[in-house]
Amino acid sequence: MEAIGNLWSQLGSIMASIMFVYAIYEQFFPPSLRTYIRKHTQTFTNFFYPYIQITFPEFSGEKLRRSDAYTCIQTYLSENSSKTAKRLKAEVVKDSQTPLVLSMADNEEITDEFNGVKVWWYSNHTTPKTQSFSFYPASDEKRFLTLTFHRRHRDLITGSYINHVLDEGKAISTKNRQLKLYTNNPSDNWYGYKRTKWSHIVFEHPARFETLAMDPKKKQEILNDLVKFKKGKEYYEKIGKAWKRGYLLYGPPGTGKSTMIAAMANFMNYDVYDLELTAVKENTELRKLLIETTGKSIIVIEDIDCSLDLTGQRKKKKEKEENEEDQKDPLKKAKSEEEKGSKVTLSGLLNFIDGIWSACGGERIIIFTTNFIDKLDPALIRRGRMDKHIELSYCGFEAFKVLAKNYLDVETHALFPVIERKLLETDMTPADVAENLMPKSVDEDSDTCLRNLVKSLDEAKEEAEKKKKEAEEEAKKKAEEEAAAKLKAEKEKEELAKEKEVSCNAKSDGDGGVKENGVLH
Ligand SMILES: Nc1ncnc2c1ncn2[C@@H]1O[C@H](COP(=O)(O)OP(=O)(O)OP(=O)(O)O)[C@@H](O)[C@H]1O
Ligand SMILES: [Mg+2]
Repeated sequence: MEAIGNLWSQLGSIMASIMFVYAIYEQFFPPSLRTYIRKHTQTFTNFFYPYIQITFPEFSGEKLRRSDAYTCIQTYLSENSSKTAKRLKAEVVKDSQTPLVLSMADNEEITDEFNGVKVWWYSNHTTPKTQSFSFYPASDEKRFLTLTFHRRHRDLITGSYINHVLDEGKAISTKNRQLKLYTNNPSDNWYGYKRTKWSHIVFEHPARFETLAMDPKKKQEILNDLVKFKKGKEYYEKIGKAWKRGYLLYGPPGTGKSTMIAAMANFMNYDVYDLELTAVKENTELRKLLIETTGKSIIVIEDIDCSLDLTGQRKKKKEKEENEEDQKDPLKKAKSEEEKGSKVTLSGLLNFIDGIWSACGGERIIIFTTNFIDKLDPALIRRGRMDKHIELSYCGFEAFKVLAKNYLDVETHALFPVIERKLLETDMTPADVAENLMPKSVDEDSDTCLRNLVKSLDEAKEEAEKKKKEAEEEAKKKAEEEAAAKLKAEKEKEELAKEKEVSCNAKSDGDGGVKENGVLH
């Protein structure tokens, strides 16, 4: 006990001596001399101190923007520090899936290892000396992170480790961020206070590839394609192509085109830009909109055939003739003027897809959807522009099994073979199958739902047969009418020919008379 008392008193006197010496040093040494001494002390310590320190300030640059490197490192360390650090700081972060993010508190140190080399990260802040006393934290507090490592690992740390930390940090924040769904504002709203070209909401669509009903082989092929694209940065650089990929989704309504886009966004962790072409007035606006999109995103143009007349040159001539006629009718003229609101052209859209500036930023997927692939201009959907054409079609048995698992949690059932046969005979969209499989009341179990589906399939088949019959009858009637009309026309032609012959004969008889007369005369 006495020994500890002695130790404390010794420590006290040492501290007092240090303070005394420091006070004398501050008082009697001029600033220039102090700087000189500090510089040489630094050189001296550097000689014996084998560690290097790198500092990453929170704010940097002329405009004091929050440094991206600081944010990335902080995110990287958050993953590690929340396991090893003892004092943590909790922050609510906007646009993150986990709203509460833990990072290491000020003056906390953690160690990290890279290729067997140990490094230390230290979080710190400096507070500028102010004369006034305040209860509130100083607003111009400067935070920074310091990385310390042995000088013999200098190349490894500066060459690889820091890049590794930045990449990892970026990947973690991408993984944790909340996806956004952007829609373009009409250009009249682009100017003025806080008006922007795109408005966004949080994208929270539950669609996943696992729940998407389609042929498993086709699904796997799409997944492989997406994974290859995601990891393709170097590959695209190597082949000299912009890092983007175009998909054309086509098929009848209710076959899952929009659902697939949502599943793709969730799988890739990309934002979605839903581009409404009818709200874009001209090509330059389209370009501006594209430039504002960010990387890691899917740009979608739904129902491309309806958005604009994109059939291009081939229809232009016919259109011109029609327009000339329309100009004569004042009502039609007004309507066509109104329709002229959007002047985005096919060539503008093609530039949007593969013009040189479409490459800015990279890592973008462009998706067009349509119900009628035949209506589109081949130039628009040729490979290279739309790299992959994906057909979403009527529900097959494999797709049905996915829906049955999703909606009813049923993997096998006595009705499955019946449904398999009926699906082959009838065209039913996955949307209709899904609707039948969804229990409509608490009393409905999987048996009832599957029976409902069988009934609907029968009805759909009957309906299709009825329609087919009607169409056949219609065609038959039309053919008969055509045949009758043809017969009538032929008869009329024959009669006309006969009449002509008769009149010719009569004429020749008449002529003979004249001749006769002539001869007689
Ligand atoms: N392949 C599918 N897998 C799972 N659910 C599907 C599938 N197809 C359709 N559905 C269901 O049907 C609904 C409508 O589908 P979706 O909107 O994706 O169709 P679409 O092909 O985009 O139709 P449209 O051409 O009319 O835009 C979805 O909400 C979804 O629940
Ligand atoms: Mg759709």
